[in-house]
Amino acid sequence: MQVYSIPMRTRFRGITVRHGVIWEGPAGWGEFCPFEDYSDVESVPWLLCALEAVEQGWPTPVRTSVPVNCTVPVVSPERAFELVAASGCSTAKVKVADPGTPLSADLERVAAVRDALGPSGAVRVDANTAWDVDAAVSAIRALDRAAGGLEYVEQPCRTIGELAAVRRRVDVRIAADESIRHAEDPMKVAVAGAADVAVIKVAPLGGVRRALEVAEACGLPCVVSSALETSVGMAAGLALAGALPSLEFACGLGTLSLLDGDVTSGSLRPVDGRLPVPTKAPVPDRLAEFAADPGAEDRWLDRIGRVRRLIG
Ligand SMILES: O=C(O)CCC(=O)c1ccccc1C(=O)O
Ligand SMILES: [Mg+2]
Repeated sequence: MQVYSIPMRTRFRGITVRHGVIWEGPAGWGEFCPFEDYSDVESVPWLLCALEAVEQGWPTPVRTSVPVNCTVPVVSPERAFELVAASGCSTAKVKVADPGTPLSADLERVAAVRDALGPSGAVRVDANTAWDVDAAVSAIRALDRAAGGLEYVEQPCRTIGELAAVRRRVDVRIAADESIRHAEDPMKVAVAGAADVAVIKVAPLGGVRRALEVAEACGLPCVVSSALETSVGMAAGLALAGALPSLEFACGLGTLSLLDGDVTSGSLRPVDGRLPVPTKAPVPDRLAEFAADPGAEDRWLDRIGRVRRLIG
């Protein structure tokens, strides 16, 4: 087992360094990387996802590659243009409504992203629960205009009821993310009337098989997205995207470019906007370069022990 520590290129979700643990089992390599502020209970599905990868492996995929979006953090319009133009992706997801950032900056950023993609590209935005219903309605209308059309807006508000209220008042599709991954029972969340699209993430949902069940239960088209894993954890997300019976939208799995390095030399970075569906995780041959400080191992062993006891 080895702990890694990789700086982020741009601050994302308040994170400047990504930490996690990687180890190998009979079925291959797995990654456990719940965010630092996550409780032991909240980390249970993340451990189940890692255990699936190392002990069991993944179901047989139905496709060999998947389209991905380029993820645009809170950066200047010029930088956003460069990121999208260099990505090779025809879909971009733009972070908006970050605390302290005015709507005017978001409008300029989505306009720059549209310029970079051209008229045939797709622009989606993620507000990470930032708005109340009225703020969401007016922000979404303005962003839709500035972007020359939005594909969808991800989690504009916190609750399912608010998502439903926003959805009734705007023409843009609504995607549910936190409503699903933070749900007490993701199998039972009634997102169908509140959203048009479900964002599903393999680690917070407990692995490929559980996430496939959640996808089926929610009855919506799904977007498979990452939790900022290294290529080892990203392979599990790709296994999920590869195994979903239907895949209508580009996946949010293009996030390796947000990290300043990777644990494997065969990094899962998109080529021409697509990523391959692997049958197992790539071998992390560069773990030593990103080894965390010596004390980190004991802290992670402790955390894994506590989370494992919750699984029973
Ligand atoms: O969907 C993407 O393009 C990237 C993944 C992403 O945005 C994300 C990554 C880590 C934690 C939360 C989120 C999120 O979708 O809110
Ligand atoms: Mg999101």
